[in-house]
Parts: sequence; structure tokens; C-alpha cells
Amino acid sequence: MAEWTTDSNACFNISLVRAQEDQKALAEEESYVFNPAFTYPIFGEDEKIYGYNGLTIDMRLASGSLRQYLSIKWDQKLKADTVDDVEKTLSECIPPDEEAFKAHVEEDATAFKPMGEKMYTYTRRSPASQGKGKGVSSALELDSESEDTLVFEVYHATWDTPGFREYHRRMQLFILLYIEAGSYIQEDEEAWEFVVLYEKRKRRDGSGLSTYHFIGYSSLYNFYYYPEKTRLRLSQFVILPPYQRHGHGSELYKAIYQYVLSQPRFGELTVEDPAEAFEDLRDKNDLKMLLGHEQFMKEGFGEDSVSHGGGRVGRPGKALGNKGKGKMGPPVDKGWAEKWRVKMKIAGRQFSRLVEMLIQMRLDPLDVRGLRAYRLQVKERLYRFNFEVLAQLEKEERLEKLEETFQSVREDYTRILGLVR
Ligand SMILES: CC(=O)SCCNC(=O)CCNC(=O)[C@H](O)C(C)(C)COP(=O)(O)OP(=O)(O)OC[C@H]1O[C@@H](n2cnc3c(N)ncnc32)[C@H](O)[C@@H]1OP(=O)(O)O
Repeated sequence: MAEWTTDSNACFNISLVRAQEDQKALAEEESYVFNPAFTYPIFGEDEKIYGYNGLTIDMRLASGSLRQYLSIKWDQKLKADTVDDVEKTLSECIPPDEEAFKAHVEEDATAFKPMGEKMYTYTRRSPASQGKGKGVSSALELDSESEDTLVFEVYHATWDTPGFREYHRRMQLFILLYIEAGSYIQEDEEAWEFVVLYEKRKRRDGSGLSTYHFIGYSSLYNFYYYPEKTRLRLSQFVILPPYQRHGHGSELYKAIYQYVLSQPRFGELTVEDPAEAFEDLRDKNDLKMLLGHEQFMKEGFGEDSVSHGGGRVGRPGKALGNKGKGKMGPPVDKGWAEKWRVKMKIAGRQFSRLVEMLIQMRLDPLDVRGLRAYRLQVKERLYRFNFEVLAQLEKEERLEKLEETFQSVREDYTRILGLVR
């Protein structure tokens, strides 16, 4: 039986294909072939396909327009009614594309332009130039015309953006393949908006032509936020595997956050059911943002902002020393914190966590009163957050449970603070 059963993640190859000219210009280490993380929404809970020997599913996507081509091959197929019909199953999830794929790819290079409005740009050194210096990046440090520089652009779109609805139908497949328990969204719901991240690469043939290549996207949902604002909920967020762990997710998140800050209609940004890796990404970026915010840090700790790459971060006792306590306490001045939370448009629980982490970062292990105030502050929040469960316990058990939760929260904060050092 085993030889007729295939792992549906392992046999499924996805490739992002560029026009020949652009493919040739890629550095050796640049590979855009990868596998899905999940195929259970397509092939069922076990992620197994029955009835084939040597099965491969080859899904190619034009790197910009994401037009698809599907090729399914096998060495042997059982002649039995129980054999899975791979072609039929896939065509239910992948919209069929009648035109020739190769022609699309070549056409893409000159014709494909991102839909919507450009809202954010950043740069990185190209892989080919990485050896020449450190590989990061701000638009100011690097010259976007230079061959060593790659430019990345984020576009904002809605259902009304011409061509976007069809485009979304193609890119949403990545939600099924990479987000656990991810599902397709309703196209008839007006409240959605989207941000899509592309790499923009300049051709080196002197044509002056730039080509665009899809990296990832996020879908955002608008909720009513009492009394007269909108809460933007980040609902789906995906960066394709070849681009992961290069800071692109962080840039896309920053683009969304800056968008929320810049639009008066938004009251706050929330995140729907974040995966653990995304929670870390969010914490890391939020912490860096707060640490770099001069006024917030000054009021909070009674001193100037702190460079997150620099030496002062995390040195216990430093901030609360001679200059006296700032509004961050501990315990934090709640009115002050709420004023900043509203201003920064960060959701309540997340902002409390961030403040707690910042306090922990600066706690003097010898400051007994400070430690106690901090512990009570965190426990009070945890108690409120877990009230329904905790209220059912006897007092002693409740205190024990709260202490246990506090300790694990502290440990996790230590781990997260390690990410920004
Ligand atoms: C609301 C939601 O949609 S939750 C679902 C999120 N999406 C998914 O899980 C789909 C598959 N995964 C992805 O799309 C991506 O891996 C993401 C979005 C989770 C991260 O995107 P990336 O571009 O890789 O993130 P980026 O490089 O900016 O990482 C920033 C930090 O986040 C944390 N992080 C990112 N990915 C991971 C991971 N897989 N495991 C642990 N930590 C991670 C790290 O602290 C990282 O910093 P480091 O690389 O210096 O250690």
C-alpha cells in the first residue's frame, strides 16, 4: 500500500517563473521553487494521495501576474475506483488558465504592473552584491538606481481596483497552502482591503524596463470602532517561502501600521488569530517602534529614546536610576499609557504586553518595590484577561495558577526581548 501512497506536500512543487531574460539575471543562490506547508484543505487531513507511483505535481506561476500552469505526472497509476483523481481535485482549487503559460510569462515581464496604489517602498542589497558589505537597507542608504540594489514596493488595493478581483483569486491559494486553518474570504464583503508586496527588478539590458515579482500579501478587514472610527483587523498575512526570514514580513507589517497611523479614520490595528511566528514578528516590530519613539521613551523612562541596536537596552536598573521614575513606573501610569495607546493605535492587550516588556527590560533586580509593583501590574491584567476561568477556582489555587501564568509570561518576555537586542 505504502508505495501507492504519496505525501501530498512533498510531491507538490511550486515555482515562480520569470521571463527568460530575467531568469538568466538571477544569482545562483536564488531559487523560487518550494513546497506547500499544508495541503490538507485540498487532499484531506492525512495529506496523502492514493493510487500513484512516482507522482509529481508541478505548479508554475508567472512571478508577477501569478497566472498558473499545472502539470501532473506519474510513473504508474493503479487501475481502481479508489484512486484519487488529482487533476479533478486540483481544478476545484486552482482556476483553470486556458492560454499558454510560457507566453504569459514573457508577456508578464513587459505588461504586468501591480494593481492599486503604491503605499510603501524599501530597498535591499541584491544577493549578487551581498558579499560586498552588510546586506540591509534603507531607501536613503542605497541608491535605487544602482545595480546592487533591489527595490520592493507595497501596493494597496480593494475589490474596486481594476483587475484585482481576478488577481486575488489566484493569490488566495497561498492562504490554503501556508496558513494553518486558513480559508478563502467572501468576495461579496465590501469591508476587505489588501496590501500586496512585490520585488521590482530593473533589467540590466539597458532597456530601462522594470519587472514586478509577487512576494506576499495581507488581507485587512474594516470593523466599526466606537464611536466614530474604524478598527482595521489584519486577517491573513503570507510571505512566500523563498522570501521568508529576510525581513520582508516585517516591512509589509510596517507598511500596514504606517497606513493605519496615517489615516484618521482608523482607531486601531488588531490581528486575527495570529500564528506564533507572526506574533513574534509583530512583537519585535512593535517593540522596535516604541524603543525608537523619542517622546514615548522620554516620558516613560524619564530619559531619551533608546537605540534598539545599542548598548543601553536591557541593562537592568539603568533607566530607573538617578533620574527618577518616568510614567512607565512600575506600576505604569494607566492614564498615560492609555493616552499613548490611543495615539499609537495599538490594540489594548498588545499595548499592555509591550509596556510590560519595556518595563521588564529595565527592571532592576535589586529594586524589590519595583519588582513587586511590576508583578502586581502583570497579574492584574492576567486576572482580568482570564477572569472566567480563574473566578471558578478556590483562592489558593487561583493564586497559584496566576503565579504560574505570570512566570511563563515573564519567560516569554525574556525570549521576545532577546529578539530586539
Ligand atoms: C494573522 C495571520 O495571518 S497569522 C499567519 C501568518 N502567516 C503564516 O504563518 C504563513 C507562512 N509564513 C509566513 O508567511 C512568514 O513566515 C511570516 C509572515 C510568518 C514571517 O514573514 P518573514 O518575512 O519570514 O518575517 P521576517 O523575516 O520579517 O521576520 C521577523 C521576525 O519574526 C520572527 N519570525 C519570522 N518567521 C518565524 C518563524 N518561522 N519562526 C519563528 N519566528 C519567526 C523572527 O523573530 C524574525 O526575526 P529574525 O529573522 O531576525 O529572527
